[in-house]
Amino acid sequence: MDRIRIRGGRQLKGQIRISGAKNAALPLMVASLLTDKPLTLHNVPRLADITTMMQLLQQHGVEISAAAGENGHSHGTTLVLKASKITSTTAPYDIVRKMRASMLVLGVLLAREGQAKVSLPGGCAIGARPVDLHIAGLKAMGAEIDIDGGYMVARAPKGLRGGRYTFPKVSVGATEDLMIAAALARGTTVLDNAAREPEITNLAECLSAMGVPIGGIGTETLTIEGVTSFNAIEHAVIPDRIETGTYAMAVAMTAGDVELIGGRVDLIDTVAASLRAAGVTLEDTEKGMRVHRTNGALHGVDVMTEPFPGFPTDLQAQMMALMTRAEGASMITETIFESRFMHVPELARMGANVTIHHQSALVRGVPKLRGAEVMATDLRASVSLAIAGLSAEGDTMLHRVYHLDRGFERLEEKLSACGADIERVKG
Ligand SMILES: CC(=O)N[C@H]1[C@@H](OP(=O)(O)OP(=O)(O)OC[C@H]2O[C@@H](n3ccc(=O)[nH]c3=O)[C@H](O)[C@@H]2O)O[C@H](CO)[C@@H](O)[C@@H]1O
Ligand SMILES: C=C(OP(=O)(O)O)C(=O)O
Repeated sequence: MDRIRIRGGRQLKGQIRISGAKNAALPLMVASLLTDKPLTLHNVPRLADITTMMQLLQQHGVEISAAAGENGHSHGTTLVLKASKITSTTAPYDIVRKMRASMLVLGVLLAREGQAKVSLPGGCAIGARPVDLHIAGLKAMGAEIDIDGGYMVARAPKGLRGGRYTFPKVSVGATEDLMIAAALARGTTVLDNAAREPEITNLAECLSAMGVPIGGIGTETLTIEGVTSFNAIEHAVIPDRIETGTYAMAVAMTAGDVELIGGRVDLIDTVAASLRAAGVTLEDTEKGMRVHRTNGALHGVDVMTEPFPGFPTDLQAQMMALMTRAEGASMITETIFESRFMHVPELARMGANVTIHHQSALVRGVPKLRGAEVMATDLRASVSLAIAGLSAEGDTMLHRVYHLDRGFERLEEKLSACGADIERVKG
């Protein structure tokens, strides 16, 4: 298993290109299952999760061709996905267990083929992560769904019909699942208390370009009219706001000065406000945004994770790493996932002072961290340990970096180009 070694103490200086958003690219790829028309996606990041989604879609019958390199839209990969014929309506355990977003095929397979059998998902172990909202929403659209042998077995012999569903809790994945399914359902679907994350808007704009009338984009009520034919379109994946926030925190941690090319402050407004309160400067540039903390100490700030536009849970671990070096205390409250503090004992191995009280972690800043052997437990936790390692004295060895590879494209390359002493140890 690969590891990453970081020797801390170097300031980050230079430029980092922000990749396309993993969490936007995955549902966009699933939307290709709606039609036999090709869907061309630009700015797709090169990540393990994208490869997993390609494998899943290919076994459903989607033909995928990839063209690497720069093009008019972006610097990521361009994927052309064409689902001329669905060859299987089963999403097997071996693929779905690796990545939760795989279960997004449930609604669209059901809408297109009238049946689907999808393994209960895996993904990051950050909480119980039930699937009840996906199931209840699809049932409101006429589906019959049973759980059998670890699979969701779904039928809609007459196809799905439009319906009204009010999410009792905001769910990004369930909103995406129902939006894509609704595009092929008979009639109009209204989704209330829908998620408003930028990745949802990116998906809505793609569906709309494919010919699906969608109202309320960017609001908590989405109205989707089902259609029977779609346009072949090209669509660009938005820049990754989680990667943007992560590098902003890494720069702040090392008192560095970096331009995040393609990064958008408007996608991380709440995070930017917290970082500014902590003493970090963020400003728009022509090519993206600049982050620097050239003078002054970091101040402790309190954050609470919430659905968009609140502070994202996917940046909570990184913010905690940053706060371990702040002056004063910081209260970090996690409201989305009940087990998302697994980085705390690992940060403690590096000398961090963090006490957990139920949903909140009290971080008391320390004057220095010391490098240590640490274990990545999930995707965002793993990168928080890398951020801590960048400012620690001595060497940090990060184990289980396959978690990190799910969501951060060429992390070592991007950081070392800005002066970090970081390398991958193959093994
Ligand atoms: C691939 C992807 O985009 N993953 C993101 C997505 O995950 P994901 O879509 O899985 O997260 P959700 O927004 O669905 O989860 C939010 C909350 O709703 C709960 N829930 C969800 C579905 C359901 O049927 N029942 C239920 O109770 C979850 O356990 C959690 O407590 O949004 C999360 C919240 O921003 C992010 O951390 C993940 O990075
Ligand atoms: C939690 C994440 O991914 P997943 O939903 O696939 O577990 C993530 O992207 O941070």
